[in-house]
Amino acid sequence: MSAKDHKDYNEEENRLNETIDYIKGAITAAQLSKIEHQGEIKQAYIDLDYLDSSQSYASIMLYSTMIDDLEKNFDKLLTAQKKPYFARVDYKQEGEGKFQQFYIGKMTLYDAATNNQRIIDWRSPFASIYYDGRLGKVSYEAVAGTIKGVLSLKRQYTIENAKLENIMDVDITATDTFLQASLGENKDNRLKDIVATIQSEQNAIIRADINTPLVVQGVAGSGKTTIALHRIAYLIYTYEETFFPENFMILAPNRLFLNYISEVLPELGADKVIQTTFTDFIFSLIGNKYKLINPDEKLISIINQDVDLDNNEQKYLIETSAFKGSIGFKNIIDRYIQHVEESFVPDEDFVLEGHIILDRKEINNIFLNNYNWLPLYKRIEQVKKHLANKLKNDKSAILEKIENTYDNRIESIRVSVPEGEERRLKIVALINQRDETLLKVKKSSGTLVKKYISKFPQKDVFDYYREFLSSDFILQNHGDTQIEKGLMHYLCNYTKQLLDKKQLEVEDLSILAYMKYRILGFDKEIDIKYVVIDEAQDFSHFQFYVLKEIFKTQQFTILGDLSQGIHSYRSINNWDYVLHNIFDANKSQYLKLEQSYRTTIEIMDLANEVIKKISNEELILAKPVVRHGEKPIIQQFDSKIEIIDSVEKKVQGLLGEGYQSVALIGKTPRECKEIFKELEKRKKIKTKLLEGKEDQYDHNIVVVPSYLAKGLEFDAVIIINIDDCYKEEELDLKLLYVAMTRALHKLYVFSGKDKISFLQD
Ligand SMILES: Nc1ncnc2c1ncn2[C@@H]1O[C@H](COP(=O)(O)OP(=O)(O)OP(=O)(O)O)[C@@H](O)[C@H]1O
Repeated sequence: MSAKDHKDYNEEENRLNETIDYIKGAITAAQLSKIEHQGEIKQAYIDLDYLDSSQSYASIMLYSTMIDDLEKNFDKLLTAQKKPYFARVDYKQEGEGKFQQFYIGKMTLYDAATNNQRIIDWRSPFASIYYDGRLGKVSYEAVAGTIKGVLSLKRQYTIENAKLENIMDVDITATDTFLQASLGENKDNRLKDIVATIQSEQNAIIRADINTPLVVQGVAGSGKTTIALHRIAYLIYTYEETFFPENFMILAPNRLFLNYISEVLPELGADKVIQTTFTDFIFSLIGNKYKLINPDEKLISIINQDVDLDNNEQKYLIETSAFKGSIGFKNIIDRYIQHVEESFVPDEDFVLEGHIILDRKEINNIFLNNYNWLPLYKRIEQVKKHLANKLKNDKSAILEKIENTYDNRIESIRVSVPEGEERRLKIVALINQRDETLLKVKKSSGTLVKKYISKFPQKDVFDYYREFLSSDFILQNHGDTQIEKGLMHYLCNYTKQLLDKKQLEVEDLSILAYMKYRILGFDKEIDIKYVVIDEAQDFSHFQFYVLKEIFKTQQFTILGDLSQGIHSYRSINNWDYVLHNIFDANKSQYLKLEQSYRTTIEIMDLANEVIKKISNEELILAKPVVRHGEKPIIQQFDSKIEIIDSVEKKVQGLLGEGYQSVALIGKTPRECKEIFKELEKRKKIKTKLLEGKEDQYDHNIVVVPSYLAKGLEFDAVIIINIDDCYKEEELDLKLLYVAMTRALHKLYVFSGKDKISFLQD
């Protein structure tokens, strides 16, 4: 149905045009006002009186702030003139006479003449009734408490380039045709905002209490990434008095993924949020002296089955990763740091020419007790102040004491030695000696503190890590953790060998960040107050812990899907420990998203069959929204040539049908390289091979290994399996699940004979 067929089309079109005219007027006014304010800033600079500049300076600041505000709203107005709103609700508050119309968009816009809101921001408390409410009685939470009312109309619009394309009324049965239409669209290689179609269960996450750590287990395609970004936009809007956008950090798995989500935050007006990866963030803290070895290397060798888990040494390789990411390991580090702390103060008193100013015990006491909340190195500065003060206080007394001692000695010579040359010489010698001693004391007191402080350790965090790994300490202090000695030996030697080559693996990053935080402290203050972690199933306990410590906050939103936990050899297997042991168990909140929006019923059904083969109660099956599509096509071929021929034909067909993005997903990088090379040679379709090092991707057809496709989505997916079989084992099943759930509309599995035999069932 086109918009024109709707009974209220004329009324709605008029309202739209009126709003657009109003926005255009506001844009012109903003432009004029900017010119005017710029003139005023210029004048203020001319008037700047350097002797009494406070007045002009205040003017400059005032007009600059105004320009900032104008610019902030100006961009929003420019966007809004093409699409001012996306929905309308007709609502009557309990006790009020008549229904009023409210239009919901991406900004708040007041009508200057009536002082009514022409557009209401989707993040406002009121807008919740659009997302949560059905026709009839509704309520929403406002600052003043729960507000009740009645909703008589919920209407959605498609507006493209200021033209009203479609109007849809959501009826009581609430079959959301608007959502269906949005999910049915073809997508390029960027994630989009969903402000118009946020679902109630998603709205609950977006608006969840800011103060509680929130863990969201969401099935593949349930909108976790999208919601994470919308939540940040919501928090920035709601808490603009308390937080700057720069106080928010979103941690994504890799730079490619950051590029994939890069358009959403600016669309939501939250572009200043810090967007980074765990790896990049930690390197910004510990410096770039060491290089990270490819974080996927171990996973690849496990996938490739290069690792023989019956072989003790190779088993240790995997167990090392798991242990390094555990709180048990952190506890051993804590004991090591305690040992460093206890022997940190130099093993000598603070002495001025034989006079003890502070003995070591006292200094140690100050170091251990007065400043125990500071990292060890940051305490040195404080100890230094204590030494300098005490020295300043004691110095004159020492000088006086020296003078007195000599005066007494001189006096006793005067009394005991008869007057004459001998007495004179003795006294002169003593006076010289006294003056020399006084001079020496004065001189050495000038450098005494510096000298003492220079005896404190001066190492970097890598020195400490190496020392920790070399200490008998690590082998003897397992404490509560029951770890085999053999594994500990392996872990230490393996890590030391990496350090010798100036290399680190991703598991080392939490350890180094933690040691730096506890021992050396950071160079600059970190002002992150809210953290959002996406793809959090790949994090270890230690990673969560270290972030919580460094940021000194419990304000986290953690989103992930255990079914996609392909790094589970080094990361979490359930959320319980995170909820109860890493964060405050009484505060933390756990929410589930079971509805999947990305893919069709047919594709999701098949993917669910795959994940069901893993016996783990924690794995939740996805419920696809009602959107049907073609059944996935599973085909086996006799040769590689046949597979590649079919891939080429299929991709050409898909592009011809108007699909914009296609992923050719191989199991391993090795397989992907082979597919890519073959396709390159034939030159029929242009593809891009994704290897994990890219900062961005802008190709529509990509060849990508299964583990790297995580988080991304494509109109169509062709899973290609030439070499490495998918076995009916947990990791392979998860990889296959990830690959399958990347498809929005179409899924094909092209494999050699008996490569993924269990799919035939
Ligand atoms: N309420 C919604 N309205 C419209 N589209 C939605 C909605 N929720 C999610 N989607 C769409 O579903 C797709 C999947 O979303 P997203 O990538 O955020 O999910 P995810 O849970 O992070 O997935 P995965 O874990 O599989 O990577 C995206 O195309 C997103 O736009």
